[in-house]
Amino acid sequence: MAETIVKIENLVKRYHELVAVDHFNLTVSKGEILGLLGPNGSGKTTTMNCLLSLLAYDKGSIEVFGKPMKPDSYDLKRNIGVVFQNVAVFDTLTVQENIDYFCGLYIKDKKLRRQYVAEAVEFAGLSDFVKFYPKKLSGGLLRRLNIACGIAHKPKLILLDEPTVAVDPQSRNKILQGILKLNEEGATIIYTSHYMEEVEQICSRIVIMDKGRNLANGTATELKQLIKKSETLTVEILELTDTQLEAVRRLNHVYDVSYENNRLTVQCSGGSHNLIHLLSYLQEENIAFGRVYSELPTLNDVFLEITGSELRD
Ligand SMILES: Nc1ncnc2c1ncn2[C@@H]1O[C@H](COP(=O)(O)OP(=O)(O)OP(=O)(O)O)[C@@H](O)[C@H]1O
Repeated sequence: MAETIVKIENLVKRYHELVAVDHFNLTVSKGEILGLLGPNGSGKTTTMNCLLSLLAYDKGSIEVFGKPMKPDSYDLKRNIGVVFQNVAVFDTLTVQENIDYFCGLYIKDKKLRRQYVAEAVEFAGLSDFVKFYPKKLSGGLLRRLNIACGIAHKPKLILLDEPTVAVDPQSRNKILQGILKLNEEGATIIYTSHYMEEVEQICSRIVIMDKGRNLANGTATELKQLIKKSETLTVEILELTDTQLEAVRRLNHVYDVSYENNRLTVQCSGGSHNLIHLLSYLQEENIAFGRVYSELPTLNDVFLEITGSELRD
């Protein structure tokens, strides 16, 4: 079994009356890209800050690399890279100087540091901007600088807290590809986000978080299998009688139907070839139809079914 890199047990963090993290459990194994997916305010940042021992918590235990994590656990912290939600770089230092500064907190050997800084510049696609001051960088480049500062010292565990919020698509892709590359090179990654598409794209396992709790955990496919909905079929039809709609409702694996604005929507649970069965019925009944499409459930559907509310903002 893979080595356990992070173990959070029964974590509780209160801000006065508000329980921001509520008996939260999380285990992350070596080599994983763990996605912590939850809407704004679900407790992701608070959990990360507790994990780093930057915040005192009310209850629970946290181990990193098999050892208890404490505020002065510098031996553990030097193997952790952190990219916070808010960009934290020095305005008076250039891109190169910023990366060198953060790398220098951990890497004292000058030659090695020069190499690591050069690799981080290359990694973040900042080669054309090394002499720029942060104020001259676009939002996307600034985020990439923030990431380069967090990872230059080649940490074994990297925490990224919503690193793509408000970045352009090009920088977003660059960031996501970069995270995959860091993982390929051996880093274990915890990635918090409220963008389900991103989490699905890069994470090997996903934890769904809401109101400070760990609600579900698995690969995207496993999470989607937890819910009733397996497929939504949509067919454009000019005319459909109530009797025909009832017949569609009675097809195998169908659990909900609606017909509005010339659009038949059919929710299916399990089964295979649901679309073929539906189209065969329409053909038998000589019902003319237009555009047809089938959609698989999204992580938003999973979130909706588990919590009763939407994941999207
Ligand atoms: N310093 C604080 N004092 C009081 N309440 C706080 C504090 N920090 C966070 N909270 C509250 O704790 C809850 C969890 O916040 P947290 O920032 O951890 O969530 P999040 O999932 O990271 O959301 P976001 O993506 O918006 O940062 C929210 O209700 C938030 O308002």
